[in-house]
Amino acid sequence: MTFLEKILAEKEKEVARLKASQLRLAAIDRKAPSLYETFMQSERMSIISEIKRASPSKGDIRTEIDPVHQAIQYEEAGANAISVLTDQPFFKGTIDDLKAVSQAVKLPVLCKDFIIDEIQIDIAKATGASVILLIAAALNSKRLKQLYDYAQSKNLEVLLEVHNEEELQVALAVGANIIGINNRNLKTFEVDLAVVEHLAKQISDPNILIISESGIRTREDVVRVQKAGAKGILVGETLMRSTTVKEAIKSLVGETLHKVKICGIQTLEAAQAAVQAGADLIGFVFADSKRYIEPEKAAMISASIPANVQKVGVFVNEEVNRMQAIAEQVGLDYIQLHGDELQDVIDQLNYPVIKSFPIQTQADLEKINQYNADIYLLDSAGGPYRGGNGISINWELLTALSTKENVMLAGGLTAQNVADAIAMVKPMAVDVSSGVETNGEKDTEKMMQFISQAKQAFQKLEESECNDNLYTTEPNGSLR
Ligand SMILES: O=C(O)c1ccccc1N[C@@H]1O[C@H](COP(=O)(O)O)[C@@H](O)[C@H]1O
Repeated sequence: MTFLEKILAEKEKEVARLKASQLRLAAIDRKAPSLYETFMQSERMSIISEIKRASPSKGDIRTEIDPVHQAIQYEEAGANAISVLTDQPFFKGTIDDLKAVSQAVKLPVLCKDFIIDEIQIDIAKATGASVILLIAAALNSKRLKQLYDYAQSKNLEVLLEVHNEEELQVALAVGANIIGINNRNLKTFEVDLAVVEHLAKQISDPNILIISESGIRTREDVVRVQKAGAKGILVGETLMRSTTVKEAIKSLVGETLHKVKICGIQTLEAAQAAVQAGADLIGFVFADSKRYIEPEKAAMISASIPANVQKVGVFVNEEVNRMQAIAEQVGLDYIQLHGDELQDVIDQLNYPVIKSFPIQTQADLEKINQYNADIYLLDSAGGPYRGGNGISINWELLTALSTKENVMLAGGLTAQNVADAIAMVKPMAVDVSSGVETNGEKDTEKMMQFISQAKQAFQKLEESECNDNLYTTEPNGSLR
């Protein structure tokens, strides 16, 4: 008997029990966005993040997990749908997991089970699922079509899963608009991403949404299945084992948490060159500096910058009303306070705040604890201006920081030293002004080199963090 046959034999018994129990279903009134529409419209890879306590191939993964907590983490991290395994005997899931999750999140929720009967579809619907899984390998084509139509009549979307050419032909004949290509063979549990590469080529209709399922662990895997034609991925084990779900999801979908800011922009050409080079944030200095820019000019430049590049206004001990007025005029996303401002200034501002801290000693680092800002910017002390002096901090001091989550590192960074700085300090972002200039003007080549070096170093950091979190040791010393 194959694993699939064993599972299906159990499902027959389960369905018989359900029918005998004459259970009465009180449906949950839950409205979720369409999985098909959201995935098709998204410009980046979409992700269905799965709640999977255990599996027949891997045994226990995280049986003690609180599914609601996990689902909320997925949602907050940017997942596009949540899958909940409801099979009990082989995956240690329950229908109550699905019910609890669908009440806790706004995303589409997939009932992941081995569905062989309408009664399971009724239960999925009643417990809040908006999508069900139908597995071509588990049903003959006639039954597959009946269950597909039944699910649609209940306003459920269907993820129709295939693993080989024959199953794909059946899925196409059924008229499935969401096809899941499972890289795992359900009879042998062998996993191979070549499966999606092979089958996706045979789906010529651009209106069919292809989801790649199983065996996706790294960003490289995601790039590979995306090239094959997948617009979505379904990931369970990798996320269940991760201790930093947010980083894991962002890294898989290619949305880096790490950012590069180019500060002291004074011309339209420099702004456009920074954007072209891949800057995530650009800064305008409205303080005493050789890089001062008139708000009117900054507003003109800002209007030409794409919305995904955030605009920062740098101020030193400025009046709150003036900062707010300039922020509005220029269309700023952040106000950077680079002087002696106290928390009350941050509290009065209606904009997210980057608060800078000049760091010379360990004691300077502790001042951060007196503030509540959106981002903590660590810069060097000394020099003619309050910032932008091209002087580096002693990075060794910063390794003692308790959190790196919203820390931006600045001070004397250049294309030559930024990779070392990132590896040592592990900040969330880096900020540069002098290091990308020649004769006091922004230098396109230097900006390109700086951003490229910083992004490569951040990528390395993300990969090593992902691996650290995946392969943490169990209490008995073995690797998970
Ligand atoms: O860049 C400026 O001229 C400036 C002036 C006053 C306050 C802050 C300023 N810039 C900030 O300084 C650091 C980095 O500078 P550098 O790379 O060492 O030149 C950065 O946080 C800028 O935002």
